[in-house]
Amino acid sequence: MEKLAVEDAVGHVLAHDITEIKPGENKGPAFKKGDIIKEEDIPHLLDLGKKHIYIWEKKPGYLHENEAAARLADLGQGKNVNRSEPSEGKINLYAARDGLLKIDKELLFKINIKDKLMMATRHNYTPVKEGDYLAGTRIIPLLIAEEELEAVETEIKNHKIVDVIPYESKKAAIITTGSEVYDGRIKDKFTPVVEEKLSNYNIKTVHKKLVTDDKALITEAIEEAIALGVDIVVCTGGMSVDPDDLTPAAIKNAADEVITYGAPVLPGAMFMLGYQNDTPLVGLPGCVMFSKTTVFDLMLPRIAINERLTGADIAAYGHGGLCLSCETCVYPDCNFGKGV
Ligand SMILES: Nc1nc2c(c(=O)[nH]1)N[C@H]1C(S)=C(S)[C@@H](COP(=O)(O)OP(=O)(O)OC[C@H]3O[C@@H](n4cnc5c(N)ncnc54)[C@H](O)[C@@H]3O)O[C@H]1N2
Ligand code: MOO
Repeated sequence: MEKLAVEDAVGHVLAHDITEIKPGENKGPAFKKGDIIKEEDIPHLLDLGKKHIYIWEKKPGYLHENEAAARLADLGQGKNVNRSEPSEGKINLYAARDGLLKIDKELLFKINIKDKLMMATRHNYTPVKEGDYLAGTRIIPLLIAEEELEAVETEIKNHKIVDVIPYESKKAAIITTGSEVYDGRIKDKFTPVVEEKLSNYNIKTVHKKLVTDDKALITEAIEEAIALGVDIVVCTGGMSVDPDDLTPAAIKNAADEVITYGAPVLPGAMFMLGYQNDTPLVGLPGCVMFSKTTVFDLMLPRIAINERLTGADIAAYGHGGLCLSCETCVYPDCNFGKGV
C-alpha cells in the first residue's frame, strides 16, 4: 500500500473503505475499498478529514476488480441478456425478455477452474421471465494481471456463456385418444391441460381431434395434422402397456425417426418423441393430465426454441429427473430436470 495526498490520488484505487458518520442520521461507507478516486471525490474526502489515503498502486498490466468484472461479463452476456453496472466488484446478468435460459456449461467451467475468477449462474434450460436474475461474476482479489483474463478470453473466443432464447410463435395439433373419451363415456380433461401448457410457450393449438383406440385411425390423424402444416403434433392417452394402448405404434408409423419411447423422468416415464422431417411428434402419458409438473414441462420449452432433441439429450434428464410432487409446486425454481 502506498500513502498519497488526496489531490494526487485521482485515478488510483482505494485500498480500504472510508466510513462517514452523520450523527443521528447514518453511518456507512462513503467510499469503498476498490473505488477508483475521481476528481469530484476530493472535496468529499477532505470533508471526511482525509488529507491522505492509502491506495493500491495501479500497476501497468493490472486490472481493478470492476474493470475485470466487465471483461468477465463480456464473456457471459449473450443473446437477450442485460447487465448491471459493477457494484463492489460484481456484475449481474438479467434476462432482457422471456425465454429459455441456455448456459454453456463447458465455457462456464473454463472460467471457474481458473484461480481468481468466478461466474455463478442459474441452471441450464430454466424457463425465465424478463428481468430474472441469471448470473453474477467477479474476480476474487482486488486486482488481477490482465494476462490472466486474456488467457481465458482466448480459450472462450467469441462464444458467450449465458443466452436467453425466445419462444418463436408456433402452431400445434392435439390428438386425444381413448375409447372412453371418444365414446363420450367421460369428458376430455387432457386436451385443455396440453393446450394451456403449449400456450405458455407461444404455441397456439389450431387443430384438435378425438380418436378412438385404433392404430390406423391415430396414424391417419397424425398425418392429417402434419398436412395442415402444424409445427408440432401432440398425442395423448394410450401410452402404456394395455392391449388398447396403441398411440406409440401410431407415432412410430408416422415418424421417420423415433428419438425415444421412454424417458428417465418421473412423472413421465412413458413419454415418446419422434420426428416426421422436422415436425416433432409427441406422445404424452396420462400423468401429464394429472400431475402439475412432468416430463412435458422439461421437453416442451426445448421444442419451443427449435432444438431437435436426441436420445442423449433425453437420457441426460435421469439425474434430477425425479419430481418430488411438492404440495405447492415451485417449478422451475426447484431441482426437477436441472441435471442437464
Ligand atoms: N402395468 C402398468 N401400468 C401402468 C404403466 C405401466 O407401464 N405398466 N404405466 C403407468 C403410467 S407411467 C401412466 S402415466 C399411466 C397412464 O398411461 P396412458 O398414457 O397409457 O393412459 P391411459 O391408459 O390412456 O389412461 C389412463 C387414465 O387416464 C384417463 N384418461 C386418458 N385420457 C383422458 C382424457 N383425454 N380425458 C380424461 N381422462 C383421460 C383414462 O380414462 C384412465 O383412467 O399408466 C400407468 N399404468
Ligand atoms: O409415464 Mo407415467 O407417464 O411416469 O406417470
